[in-house]
Amino acid sequence: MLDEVGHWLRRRSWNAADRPLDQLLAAKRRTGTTVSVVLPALDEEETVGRIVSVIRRDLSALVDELVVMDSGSTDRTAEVAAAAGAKVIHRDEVLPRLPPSPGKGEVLWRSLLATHGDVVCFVDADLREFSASFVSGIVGPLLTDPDVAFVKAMYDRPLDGLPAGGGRVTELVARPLLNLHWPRLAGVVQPLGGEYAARRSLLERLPFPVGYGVELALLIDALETAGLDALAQVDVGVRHHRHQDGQALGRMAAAIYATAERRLPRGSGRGLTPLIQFDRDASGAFVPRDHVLVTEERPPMRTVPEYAPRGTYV
Ligand SMILES: O=c1ccn([C@@H]2O[C@H](COP(=O)(O)OP(=O)(O)O[C@H]3O[C@H](CO)[C@@H](O)[C@H](O)[C@H]3O)[C@@H](O)[C@H]2O)c(=O)[nH]1
Ligand SMILES: O=C(O)[C@H](O)COP(=O)(O)O
Repeated sequence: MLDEVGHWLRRRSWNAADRPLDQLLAAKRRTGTTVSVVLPALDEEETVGRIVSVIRRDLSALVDELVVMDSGSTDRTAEVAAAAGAKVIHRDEVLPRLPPSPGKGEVLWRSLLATHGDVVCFVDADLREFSASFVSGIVGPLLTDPDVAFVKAMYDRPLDGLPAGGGRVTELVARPLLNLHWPRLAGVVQPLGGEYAARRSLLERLPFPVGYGVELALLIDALETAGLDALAQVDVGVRHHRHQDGQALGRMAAAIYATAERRLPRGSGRGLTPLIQFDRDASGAFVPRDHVLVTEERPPMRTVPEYAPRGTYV
């Protein structure tokens, strides 16, 4: 692991419990910072209502604006979200001169025009067993620490009975890509997670891929724009969400790979780095574990002197 990553993990990884709500409210009053929460939603009628209700019930003093960005739902997402107390904005209503592209990144991008908070907090609308600490945990450092500009949530992701088996695209595509090409981001536990908060002053300067590449892009571009010390992560426990099938995840993986590829010329990859994965230790904290990646390649056998006596094969 890069020394810089170890240093960052010690300085910029927190737990949601580190900043109680009254401390956040005091910081919000002192600094006058306003907070917008945005839920991108495509056919999430089953889950969006409860998420909105919990935020309204537990965080009414922290959250100034709660918006569900409807990404073209054909179910009752908009009605359910509005009934629970969110402001619902359809993607077609924002910037009507520009027909919207399909995809999650598109509605996140449009949400910057539709909202006004100094801090913008994105939360997926398909979360189950949602708790308010998903929002307060990641908004917290932005209220209390002026040097922090971008905060990701980190959590366990249960899958098929495995307590932390989820995040398949994260583990198979995003983490290896980041370790190889942006090793300064190797300490981020959940690089693709949909729960993150950032200062508007940063987000408004970054490009947004319209699809599922948006999280990887924002992370890489935030690093390049604001520097590693402006990034942070907060442990909010366990995340339950709707799991997509293998083919859908294949399309997501392709979008993420394409997003990385566009940025590769700017990547600071060193070609051979350890892969850092995360486990929880006995105290419950996330700990990084280095795994050596053997990426060496053997030359074509016909170039090996010991092989030469074989002569030529046709
Ligand atoms: O065209 C779309 C697709 C999705 N969504 C919403 O975006 C959120 C996340 O989408 P989902 O399909 O549940 O993504 P995951 O399979 O959970 O993918 C993970 O990885 C993605 C790629 O980084 C991230 O965008 C997700 O937040 C993250 O949870 C949900 O509220 C969706 O309703 C839209 O608004 N529009
Ligand atoms: O973030 C990811 O890696 C993908 O959304 C897949 O998540 P899952 O394995 O938890 O379904």
